[in-house]
This record gives sequence, structure tokens and C-alpha cells, in this order.
Amino acid sequence: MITVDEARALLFKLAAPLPAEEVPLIAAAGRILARDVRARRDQPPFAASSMDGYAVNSAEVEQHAMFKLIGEAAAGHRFEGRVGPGQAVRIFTGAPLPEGADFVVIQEDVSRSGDLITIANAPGKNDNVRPLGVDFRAGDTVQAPRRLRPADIALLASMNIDRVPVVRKPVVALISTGDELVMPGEQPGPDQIIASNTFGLKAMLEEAGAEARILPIARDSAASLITAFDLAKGADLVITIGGASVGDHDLVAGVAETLGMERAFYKVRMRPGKPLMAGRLNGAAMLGLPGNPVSAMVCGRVFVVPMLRAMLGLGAPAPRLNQAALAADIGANGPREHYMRARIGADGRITVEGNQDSSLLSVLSAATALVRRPADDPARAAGEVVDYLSI
Ligand SMILES: Nc1nc2c(c(=O)[nH]1)N[C@H]1C(S)=C(S)[C@@H](COP(=O)(O)OP(=O)(O)OC[C@H]3O[C@@H](n4cnc5c(N)ncnc54)[C@H](O)[C@@H]3O)O[C@H]1N2
Ligand code: MOO
Repeated sequence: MITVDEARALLFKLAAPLPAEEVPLIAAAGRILARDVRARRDQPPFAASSMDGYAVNSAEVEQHAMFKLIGEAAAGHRFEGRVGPGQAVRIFTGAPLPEGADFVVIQEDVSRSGDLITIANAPGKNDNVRPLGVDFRAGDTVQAPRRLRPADIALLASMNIDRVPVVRKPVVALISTGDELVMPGEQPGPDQIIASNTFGLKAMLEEAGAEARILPIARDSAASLITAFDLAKGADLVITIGGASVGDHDLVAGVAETLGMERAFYKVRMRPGKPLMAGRLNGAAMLGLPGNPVSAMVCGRVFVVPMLRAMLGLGAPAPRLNQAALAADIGANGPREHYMRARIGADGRITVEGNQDSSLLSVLSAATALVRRPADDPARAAGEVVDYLSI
């Protein structure tokens, strides 16, 4: 059986970067910028006042100095004239500084009587002027690749970029398999359960930047699976869930193979998630995830999210591991790399949950971390430092 790292390396070969598309700025949040974009203007496009006050020449600024007011400059409305010796212009935040002025005395430091002002308090050193282009100059770049955060969207707007080149979202088709499954909200029969994996994975993959489509549940028959694979055509990544193991009703590998899947690997030396399968089918990457809910979600975090990052042009690193000290002793690990549900306490120490059965979604939901135990890791005592993935 191959290791987790070997499996991820093979998966990255199936995950080619996707092309760019243009979207309106309003739809660009959370998307991956596909190429560098350049500011279309200087910001601010003129020297601007950063305060409400009076624009004067700095050479004349001293306590008790008097000035005659000759006009007003507001945001959006410049003063057209020139400020001469002994003159001042009433100015407001964001207004262009008039010609001849290079200093704004804030109004709190000024006493005014009609058209005359006096600098009443010693003005500070700050000129209260934002120089032309102090934020950015025309031609300055926002560099790709990066996930566009709200602050980036504001910056692009300010640069007057109304259409943004982003990487196309990977389209992922999610197929749950099994006669025992019904959709949430449906009335299950006595031997049935609710399909949960597709919904958990959809949420996880969309958070990572994909467009995930939940297909109808495939029943435990070759014909039903073939229909599901047909419906998945056009997706960049097809994910089946369940039916991956060795039981008589585990049909995914056999059906995928008759449809022409080129297999990259089957089974990984990990826990949970051992019966993971991967390959290429109808030009798309295909992953067969184990059906146990926690196994499917752990495979999502350890394999699918990194694949999506590669498809989005963000490179192909392994997920980032953090470190924390154990709050209690844990026993030796077996021969498979183990991803154990755990909780990080207020003191920063990490507690591994007692029951790690891969059906227990309640334990996964309560967990905030997956402790990664290497294969054959010996028993560890409280206080020893372990690696974990945030979830
Ligand atoms: N003899 C062996 N039996 C099993 C082995 C093995 O090596 N030898 N491996 C075990 C491991 S490990 C896993 S993981 C599971 C994986 O099995 P499958 O991928 O074939 O999954 P199913 O049998 O279809 O389902 C397992 C379990 O999960 C439930 N399930 C399936 N799909 C969903 C879904 N969409 N939402 C919620 N729950 C789902 C299903 O009802 C089963 O309870 O095999 C072990 N067996
Ligand atoms: O590998 Mo299974 O995924 O242990 O439950």
C-alpha cells in the first residue's frame, strides 16, 4: 500500500491548473486571481487633505499667525484659485489641496472670526496632506495567484478594475452510492440512513473554491452507477462516496474500470481512508472515497482540498501541519498513518478523542483538529508535541 504523501503526489498529477475567466468585480470575492492586474490610476489622484481644517502654505504656519479666507475646497469640489501669502482656504477631508497650499491646520487648532482665522494652538508637525499616489500609482500591480479577500476587492475597486481575471472554479460532481441512503428531509425506510457525506464534502469543497454538484444517489447496481457517471460528465473531478471496499456490494472500482478508468492507485496506508481509489475517467480526475462518513471527510481534508488548490493554480504543497502539546497520554499507533479527531483546549493543549470509529460524525463535529500520527508512532505521554491539521 502507498503512503499518504505518495498518494497526494499521484493526485497532483491528476489535478492540472484550470484556465482563467473574467468575472465582474462584484463576483470576485473568494476567487483566485489568475494573473497580475495593474492599477488604472493614481490613488489619490491629487494631493488631498486628510482632515477638516484650513489649507495654507507651511512656511507661514506658526502659533498666532493670521490668514484671510479666500474660498472652500470639499471632497469632489476643488478650489480653482491659488493660495497666496497670508491666505487660507477652508478645506474638508478628501478635498484636493489648492495650488500654493501644502499644509492643513485642523479646525480644532484655529479660531475664526468671519473671513479671518488665527492659529490658536501650536499646530503639530503633521501636514495632514495625503500626497498624490501615496496609496498606489497607475501601473502598480496586485499579484497573482492569490485568493481575493474583502480587502483585495476594495483595492481592485479603488484601482478602477471592474472585471477581474480569476481561475475558473473546479467543477466537482459528488456521487453517493448505496441502497441504504436517502436524502436529508426524505422519509428513510427501517434499514436506511441519511446521506451525509455529500453534504459535508460539498461544504468543504466550496469553502476551498470549487463548485460542487450533488448528483442523485447511485444505488448498489452497475446500471445505477453507470447512469451516475454519465450525469457527472463535464465535471473536472468526479467523486464517488462509498462502495470502495471489498464487500459484494462494493461496485465502484469494477464499474469505473469497465467505463475505462485509468487507475492511479487503490488503497492508502492511512486511517481512516484506507480504501481510497484514484484515476482518470472520461478526461476528468476521479476519486473513489470510502463511505464511512469520517473517512470521506478526512480524505476530503487530506487529499481533495490540496487537489483543488493545485487546480486553482495555488501550487501543490501538503496541507500545513501545526504543533501542540498533548493534554493526556495516547497509545502506540498501528502501521497506518492515523488522522485522529482531537480538540484544542483554551490552554493550547490538544486532547485526542477516545472513540475514533470512522462512523462517528458527532465526534468529528466536536473536534477542531486532526492529530497526525505517523505509521508505527510509539505511545506518547502528556506534554509531548504532536502534529495536527486544523479543521
Ligand atoms: N472485510 C473488510 N471490510 C472492510 C474493510 C476491509 O478492508 N475489509 N475496510 C473497511 C473500511 S476501512 C472502510 S472505510 C469501509 C469503506 O467501505 P466502502 O467505501 O465500501 O463504503 P460502504 O460500505 O458503502 O459504506 C461504509 C459505511 O458508510 C456509510 N455510508 C456510505 N455512504 C454514505 C453517505 N453518503 N453518507 C453517510 N453514510 C454513508 C454506509 O452506510 C456504511 O455504514 O469498509 C470497511 N470494511
Ligand atoms: O479506513 Mo476506514 O476509512 O478506517 O474507516
